[in-house]
Amino acid sequence: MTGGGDRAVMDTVQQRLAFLSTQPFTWRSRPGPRRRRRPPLSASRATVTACVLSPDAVAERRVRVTVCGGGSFGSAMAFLLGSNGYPVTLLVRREAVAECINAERRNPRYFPADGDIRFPEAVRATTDVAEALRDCDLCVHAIPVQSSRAFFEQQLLPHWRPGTPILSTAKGIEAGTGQFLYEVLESLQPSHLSPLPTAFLSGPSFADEMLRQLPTAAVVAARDATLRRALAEMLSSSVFKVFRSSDVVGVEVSGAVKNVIAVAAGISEGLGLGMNATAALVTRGCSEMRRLARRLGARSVTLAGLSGVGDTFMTCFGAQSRNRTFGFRLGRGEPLTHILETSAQTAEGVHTARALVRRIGELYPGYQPRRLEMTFPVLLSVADVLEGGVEPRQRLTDWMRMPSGSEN
Ligand SMILES: NC(=O)c1ccc[n+]([C@@H]2O[C@H](COP(=O)([O-])OP(=O)(O)OC[C@H]3O[C@@H](n4cnc5c(N)ncnc54)[C@H](O)[C@@H]3O)[C@@H](O)[C@H]2O)c1
Ligand SMILES: O=P(O)(O)OC[C@H](O)CO
Repeated sequence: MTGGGDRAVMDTVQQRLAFLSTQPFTWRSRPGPRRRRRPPLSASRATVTACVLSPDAVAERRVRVTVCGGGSFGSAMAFLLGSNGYPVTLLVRREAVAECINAERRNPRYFPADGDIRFPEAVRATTDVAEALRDCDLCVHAIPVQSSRAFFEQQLLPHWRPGTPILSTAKGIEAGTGQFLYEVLESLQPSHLSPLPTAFLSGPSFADEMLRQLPTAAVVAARDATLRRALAEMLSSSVFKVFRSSDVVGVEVSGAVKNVIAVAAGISEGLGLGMNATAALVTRGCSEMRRLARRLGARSVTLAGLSGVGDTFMTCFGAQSRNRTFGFRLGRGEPLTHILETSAQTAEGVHTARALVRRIGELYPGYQPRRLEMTFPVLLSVADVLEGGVEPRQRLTDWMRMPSGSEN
């Protein structure tokens, strides 16, 4: 900027900034047409309970946390909450893993062998579910979706103290019922006890990067405002930024569906179709995610947020994603059974893709199969490929030939 006019503009800007910096900041909502907010469909059915995590207990680090599931994300959650000063019990399945965590302060399977990452002293491990849940004030659930119902029914609920909040981190749909995890939890509401206070954590958060304390942002969703505020405070740190949301449906549906889109992205890359094709599939996959989630009552803003496009971008383009890697191997021509046999960790998108077929069918009862295929081409194609009925390249060719109308 060298001209006199530009300098005058700069002076005005500087004066304005100087003026603003002397003014106290107050938020005023702009007058405008009143918007009617549509509540998530199932919100009306949900029972909101008082939060038992008191601000004092949170601030004084007196909340005793039990993390259920000693896999990669359970370990990352125990590490995060332990580093934030909360006493954490990590429930694992194998005695040898518990012993190693207690003796060496590392999870032998999920911590890099050559690294110096160690659990803080506040974390201890056990295989005894009764012991793990005895004095628990907050239960963090980090067990894959397909094992969750059995875990809740057979292990957690018999030892659960009424009122103890459950923070779920699992992302997917239960294959047998077509239910998202928030619906599984709703269906388990124990009638003889007080209702389960539930919350859900989602967003672009590779466990490995959290263990290495790389900056991460996520969203915690709960219908109870006090609960989500308490959880956000407990989880927040200088490397973990937590946003809050009341849109449980949006956070849960997007967290599950993004895994299926990541399988599609992996297939595209495995086939060597190039970035144009992959970006197109991911973008259209996001449209389908939005369509489905809105149908279930989610808010669009959630789908554009961390649990929606944020996690979708990371999982579709991050090389370490298990869902993307699964798709990549499929695209390279490896047989499905071989990939399943040799995958050590959970790729939730595989079961979720199949469960989505059923769920989409239920949500659009009047639609003929062809119309459904036109409405959800990416999501249904992944399921078709996983069922083995169609070659991935053929499916893409079919999609390219489909009529394309307005972009929505
Ligand atoms: N890994 C990540 O980066 C990440 C990030 C965010 C969310 N998640 C979600 O967290 C969930 C767990 O994923 P993960 O990455 O930890 O998977 P993982 O495969 O690394 O570990 C799963 C763990 O669950 C345990 N488990 C399975 N069934 C069990 C049962 N019935 N009882 C007790 N323990 C059982 C296994 O022993 C294993 O330790 C998934 O839904 C995933 O989508 C993962
Ligand atoms: O490795 P993935 O594909 O299971 O993705 C992990 C997390 O969901 C990313 O937020």
